[in-house]
Amino acid sequence: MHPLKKLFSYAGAYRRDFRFATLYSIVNKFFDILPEVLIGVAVDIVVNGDKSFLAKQVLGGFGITDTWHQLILLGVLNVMIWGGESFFEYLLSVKWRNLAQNLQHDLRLDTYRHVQKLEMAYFENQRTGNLMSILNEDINQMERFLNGGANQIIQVVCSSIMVSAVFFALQPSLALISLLPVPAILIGAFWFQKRLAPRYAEVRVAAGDVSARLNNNLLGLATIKAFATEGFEARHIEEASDGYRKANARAIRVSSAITPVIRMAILAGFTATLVYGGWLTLHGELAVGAYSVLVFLTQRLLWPLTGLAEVADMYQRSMAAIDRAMDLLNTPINIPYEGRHFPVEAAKGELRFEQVGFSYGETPTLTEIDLQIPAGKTVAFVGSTGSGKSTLVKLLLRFYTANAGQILLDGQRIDELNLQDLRRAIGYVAQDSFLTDGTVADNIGYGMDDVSDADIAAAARAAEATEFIEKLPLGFATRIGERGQKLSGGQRQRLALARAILKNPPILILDEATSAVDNETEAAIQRSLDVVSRNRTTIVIAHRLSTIRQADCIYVMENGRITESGRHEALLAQNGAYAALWRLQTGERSANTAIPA
Ligand SMILES: Nc1ncnc2c1ncn2[C@@H]1O[C@H](COP(=O)(O)OP(=O)(O)OP(=O)(O)O)[C@@H](O)[C@H]1O
Repeated sequence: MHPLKKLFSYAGAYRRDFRFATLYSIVNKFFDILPEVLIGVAVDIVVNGDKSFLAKQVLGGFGITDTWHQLILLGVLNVMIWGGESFFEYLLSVKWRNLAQNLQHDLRLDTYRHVQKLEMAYFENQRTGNLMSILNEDINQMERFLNGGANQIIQVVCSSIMVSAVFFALQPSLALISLLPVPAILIGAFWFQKRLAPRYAEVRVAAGDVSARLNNNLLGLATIKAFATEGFEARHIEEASDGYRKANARAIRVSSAITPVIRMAILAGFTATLVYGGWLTLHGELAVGAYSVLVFLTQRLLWPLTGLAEVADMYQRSMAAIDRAMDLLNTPINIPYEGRHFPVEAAKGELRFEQVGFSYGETPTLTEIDLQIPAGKTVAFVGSTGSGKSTLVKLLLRFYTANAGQILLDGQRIDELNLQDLRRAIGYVAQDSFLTDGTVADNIGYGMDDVSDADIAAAARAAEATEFIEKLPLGFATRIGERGQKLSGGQRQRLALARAILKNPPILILDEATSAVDNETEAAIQRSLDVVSRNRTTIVIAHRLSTIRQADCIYVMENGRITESGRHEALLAQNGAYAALWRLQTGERSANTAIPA
């Protein structure tokens, strides 16, 4: 589908505004052309006196024979025409510009809402900076086009039609001659446009590249500095920026040629009117007034066509951008949000994994996972890095869909539930939780409308976060910086936990990032786990085994399979991988047991 068509079908709600804006553009153009006609009338008055057009009563003449009265009427008409032109200029400007703003606002919001609903797998193959450039720059291009370009196109078409009508009424043969270049101009404009489209598409892709690079580098500044790779990264940006410059240069080569080529065609038409019209006037076949009108009108007809070059350019640039925005908006959502309502208040939190299998690509990440987690119990997953522990909980959150088997929550298949209902039932503390650029309190009460300070403080207490929060300069009101970068990794984790506790979900998932915690933190984790796991199903992905000693069941994972399971003591007695890992962490080494990473 053509981007303009996509835009029109998208902008259905604004059809009325489009119609009014178009009407204002047409009326404005009509008033804009009339002064040239008045020049002809003025010449007619002074040359023909009481036999002028205004003196006649035929063909809409006014029958005013007194030349002084004719001039006064001319003056009045002139004021009315200019007044009308200015008034409609104002109306069209307000209408088109507001339309641009409204449409841009809607498109940005809709596209953002849509992007939020796309599944995680989509983002793995996308660069955030590129998405940013679509959501921001590309959507802004639409404003530029609707602000000026749309009105310009309508007015060029209108003036061509109106001026041609006057021409044909006054002198058909001259009209034909002066209009001869118009088809050539239009064909030329289309020819150029076709060549411009792919070039501007390349420009947008290159703009996305620059944005992606910048975004990537700004996020990785600490690493760039630590590795002293400022020069290396500046060269990356230089390459991307150079790509953008070159893509633009290719577009500029074509777009700059349009105006001169169109001008040459206009020149031919204008010269023809001057010479042939003059010859007709000299031979008495064309009135002096009509000749002067035609000369002016030729300019009025043909000159705006040079604007066509500018419009064609702007149009192509905008279409390339709108196309990208529309494509993003039309990207299918592969994990649908719709499903059976699952009220969180009624959720118990009983979980079952039945023969679940999953792979991100070719190799299986999880194989034949069978689990039953009774409501309210605490279970832990341990195992070497990359064994599939986080993937398991991501399937539960439906970030991905299992390739085999099924997952049930309170006996209901999770892929049949409303996605947000399911996720509302789960509190998820990820390894790298997202913190916003707000205060500590904002982050704990994230996404909740009416939450009291007391509730926030209680959640912080349960997460063992109160101590460090109180040491911050403004306590709960301290701003923590983008992504919480003014806090330590452990502190961020505590805040994320407090946030999950405040949500009070029937299921809580804690994905521990590391086993590298000091004894004090370890004790704090243990204490908060005791508190937060009460009355809810709790899943802990643990690296530090001592923190999950009390779990109702511990699952050991290896290569996407569960290899051992049971309570801590039972697993130690088995003397398998868990026992080996335990000995490693508690300092008891054994030479003949396999030690997981
Ligand atoms: N988005 C992804 N695309 C492709 N492969 C992935 C993706 N996420 C994880 N993997 C791979 O899947 C495997 C399991 O990863 P997962 O994050 O579940 O491991 P984990 O047991 O939680 O590890 P860790 O203890 O280090 O957090 C790894 O080999 C990893 O490389």
